[in-house]
Amino acid sequence: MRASLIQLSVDASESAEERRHRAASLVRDRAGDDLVVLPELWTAGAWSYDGWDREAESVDGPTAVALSAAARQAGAWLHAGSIVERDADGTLYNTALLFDRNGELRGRYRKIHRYGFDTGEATLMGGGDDVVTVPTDFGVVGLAICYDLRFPELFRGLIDAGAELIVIPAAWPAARLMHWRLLTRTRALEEQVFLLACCAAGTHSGIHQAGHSVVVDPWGTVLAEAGPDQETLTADLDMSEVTRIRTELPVLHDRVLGITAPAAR
Ligand SMILES: NC(=O)CCC(=O)C(=O)O
Repeated sequence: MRASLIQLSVDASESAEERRHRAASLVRDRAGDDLVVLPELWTAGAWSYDGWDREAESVDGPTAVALSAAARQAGAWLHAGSIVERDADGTLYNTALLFDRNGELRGRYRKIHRYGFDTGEATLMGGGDDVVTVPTDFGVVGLAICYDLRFPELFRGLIDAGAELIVIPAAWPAARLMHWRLLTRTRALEEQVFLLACCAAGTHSGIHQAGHSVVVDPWGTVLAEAGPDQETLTADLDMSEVTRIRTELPVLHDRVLGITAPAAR
């Protein structure tokens, strides 16, 4: 299968609506691909907290409408990155959306681990509860978002739920590029999955984005890696490699479940 990661630039030079048009057009250009991926919170800006309330939308709001149409026109599965979702109670979530080739919404994941400690996402958004996997015509896709990369237990949960390919939209700061590069490779290797991590480019709210979107195979080999600026990164994935590598090096069978720490003294 062929996947493309659109490492979209996000900055203050255009409105969310203008960026939506630009993103939809870039998705339409990927007709022939099997899966197209966008970054985290690319409409509102992942670090532009003061715009989140204004740009918040429902899962059938303007971003979903525009991107569902783009998925249908491209004939590809589309991971539309994440939106600032406002639910019926008014709570905000960082929510990833996965559309199928007909533009139907087939997966929705609310980011579980909220970044910011006592600021930003950690205080302005609610956290998700659900581990989400979605069957597709090329394999089972698991969903995670940006800061989730730091929490291996979520990734174990995803492979226990059958994930063969994990997609991670992100807005990772360039200041921690080294962590991004280590963690993306490590999660693919330890879970023996394909990992597609699509970061934003550009600078918003003073945070320079890392770019360096990456496709890693279940052996931990980087199949494709972007530079720091906007670009579309394409890779061909042989999904049978998941079973081949899990059979050749069956470390997942050697897991010892239920290990607990000794009681605190
Ligand atoms: N948007 C994010 O989740 C940022 C995560 C981050 O900056 C980090 O883990 O470091």
